[in-house]
Amino acid sequence: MSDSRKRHEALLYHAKPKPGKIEVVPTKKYATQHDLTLAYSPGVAEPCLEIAKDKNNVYKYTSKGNLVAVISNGTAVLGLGDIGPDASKPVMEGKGLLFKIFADIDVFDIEVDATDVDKFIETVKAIAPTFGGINLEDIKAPEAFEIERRLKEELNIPVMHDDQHGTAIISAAALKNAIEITEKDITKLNFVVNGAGAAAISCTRLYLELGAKRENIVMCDSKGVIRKDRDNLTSQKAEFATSKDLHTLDEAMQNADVFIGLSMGNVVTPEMLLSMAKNPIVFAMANPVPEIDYDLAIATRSDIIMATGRSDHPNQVNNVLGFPFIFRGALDVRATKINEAMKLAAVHALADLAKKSVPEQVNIVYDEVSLTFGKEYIIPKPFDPRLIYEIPPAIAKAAIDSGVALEPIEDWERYREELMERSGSGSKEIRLLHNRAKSNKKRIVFAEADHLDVLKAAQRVHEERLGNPILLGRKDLILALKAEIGFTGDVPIFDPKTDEEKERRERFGEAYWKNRQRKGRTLSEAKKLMRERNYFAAMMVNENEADALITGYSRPYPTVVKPMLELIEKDKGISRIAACNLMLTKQGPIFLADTTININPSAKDLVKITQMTSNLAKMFGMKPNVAMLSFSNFGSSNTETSRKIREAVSYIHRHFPNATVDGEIQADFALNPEMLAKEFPFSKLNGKKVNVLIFPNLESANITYKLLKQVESAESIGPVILGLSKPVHVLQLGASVDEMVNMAALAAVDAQQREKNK
Ligand SMILES: NC(=O)C1=CN([C@@H]2O[C@H](COP(=O)(O)OP(=O)(O)OC[C@H]3O[C@@H](n4cnc5c(N)ncnc54)[C@H](OP(=O)(O)O)[C@@H]3O)[C@@H](O)[C@H]2O)C=CC1
Ligand SMILES: CC(=O)C(=O)O
Ligand SMILES: [Mg+2]
Repeated sequence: MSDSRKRHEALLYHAKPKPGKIEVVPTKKYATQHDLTLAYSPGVAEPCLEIAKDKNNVYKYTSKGNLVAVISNGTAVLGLGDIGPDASKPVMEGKGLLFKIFADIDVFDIEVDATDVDKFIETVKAIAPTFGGINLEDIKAPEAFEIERRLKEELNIPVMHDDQHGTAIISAAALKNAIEITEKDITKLNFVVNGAGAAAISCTRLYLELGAKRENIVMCDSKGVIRKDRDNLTSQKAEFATSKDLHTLDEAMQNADVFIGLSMGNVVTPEMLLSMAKNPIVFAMANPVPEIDYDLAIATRSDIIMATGRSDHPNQVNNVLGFPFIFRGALDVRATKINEAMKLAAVHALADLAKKSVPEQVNIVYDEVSLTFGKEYIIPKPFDPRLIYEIPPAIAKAAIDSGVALEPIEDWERYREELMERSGSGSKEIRLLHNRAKSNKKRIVFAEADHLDVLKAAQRVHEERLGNPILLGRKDLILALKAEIGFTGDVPIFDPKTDEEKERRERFGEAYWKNRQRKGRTLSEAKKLMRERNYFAAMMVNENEADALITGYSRPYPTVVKPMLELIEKDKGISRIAACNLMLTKQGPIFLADTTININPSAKDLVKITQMTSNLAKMFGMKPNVAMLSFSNFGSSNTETSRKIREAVSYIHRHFPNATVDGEIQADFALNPEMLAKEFPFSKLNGKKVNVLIFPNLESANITYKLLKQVESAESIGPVILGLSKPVHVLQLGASVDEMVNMAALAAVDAQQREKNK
């Protein structure tokens, strides 16, 4: 895209449809007169009086605890310089947006017309009661240092100058990892820091804490190298003044191992890069234009580890990875400060996260096949959903341990759950499922492990400890793919076609033949069939060499279900299997059946489907409330389908009077308790939240589940096969990595449940 086009697009984005990027949204009901008597006068007086009695109550009755002020005077806006408070507002609104989307923190952006240090401090102090935390932004050095120091001293809420400490934390985490990749020793590295402002000084101080040596650092400002013999140095610049006989950036760069740019755009040349030591680390962090263009740097040196502050290149070293999560952790324990211990905890948590395998959704957002720790991935990506539950706990813990937390966390598991919920990071049901899978790890065969996405799913199952994967497929291919995606776990790999597996094929073949010899299979045919991965995998489960099976990614559903039915017995009392999808909707989880197997189930089939689906809901820890759906309500029409549903309902009412099942009923009545109570107060579903929907036929069930997936973007687990005697689960063709991981967790829990019921 041309520069003028980019400019136009950026302006349009900010102007339309509404000017700006954030707004205030009420969080309480305001629909009726009664609501307003609570929200405003007279009801509002009650919390006022409670707070007047005890100031701490402000956290209980107002949004203070989750509200951060992003405050600037516009004196160092990005690398644009002193452009004033009005012109800084888009950046401050942007920070507000990032606080909200990444950490669910609300922000008022405040642009202050005050360059005088005292006036600025007084302003911030005067408005501080509104906020749970203060994020100072884009205030130039040296004023920024005093402003932050005094506000920290004088306020009892966390105050952080983002450009100093946010940047320091992120760049220190990236630096730690880059150094690890180059296998160098931080104590011996020569640093050039270009810029001696708020960001540069604080970053360099933190690198010292990581082990960098002051004598190995050369810092430059707009006048060149900061030498001890220079006049009028600020105390911060004097901290890093060198006695080396160096004058220019050009000279300083010779043989440097690390370049840290926190100055302005395009001040580093390719020649300077070429003069650096082997495997140089270059963080050109000026925004929006880095000290040297990313592509130019990469083209100049192939041995470079290169990072910028921008999102359009690998290795974005930008404080966006820090401030949302640092404040989240600090607010959640009501920390009075953001101290060194909290900062270091954040550095290590961020650096460690970059080494863990990356969730598929991050690969998708960044259009990558597989992000793995290395030169082009030294630091997590801002859209990594794990940041919200990995970083704030580390910060909260450090705050507690260092004695600055007024409300320490006691239940860490619950805290992580809350963090996940804030970000909408997976639903509660999925997390519950994953936790249960972890509690008793099962052996899960992935029958198509030589497909990249299947292998990625197996990797997550292994690394998130959801189960012990067994990989089936071409060994050489699996090993190559494993190396590509950084799947280093030592997991068993079987290729059913090779001589290595002859013994198993023979054994499985015989066992299979014993069951099928009177159904037209010969022994040699049976043994030959075991070369086929789905037969081999199913027999592993039958012969107790695995606990559960996941397959179906690469082949159409019916062609995989068929052999499964041939190989795996049905559950006792089941004549037909069925399938169910768990949809994670905005209204909560809902089980839908039968979504993929029985085209036109009879009344008897519907009874069985209802029972099997109810059992699945119980496996998820839910009490099933079942609506048997139709276009008709309790006898309002008399077609063949509505009669069939009535017959099924009546059978269930007679034989299972305690089950919460009713129908036939239309979907809107089933899902709207008020409508149901008004029209059909006699229904067993009255006062219940319906969470199981049984459909009259495959068409209606299948259409509904696919519509919900597409239109509502509802996450789905399934189709889950119901009625087999083993935890064997067939995926939809081309299922996503997340869907496979969830299915594997479900298969594991299914296996646990069967073990318990034995
Ligand atoms: N990637 C990230 O997350 C972040 C990036 N930054 C970037 O860092 C830069 C500085 O920000 P900040 O510290 O807040 O601002 P400050 O105004 O506090 O500091 C700017 C510093 O840059 C120096 N400088 C200006 N021009 C040059 C030059 N040609 N060569 C060497 N040094 C120069 C100034 O020198 P002097 O002291 O002589 O005036 C000053 O020391 C900006 O580009 C900003 O976008 C900042 C925070 C976060
Ligand atoms: C990223 C940031 O805060 C800056 O460039 O100022
Ligand atoms: Mg900034």
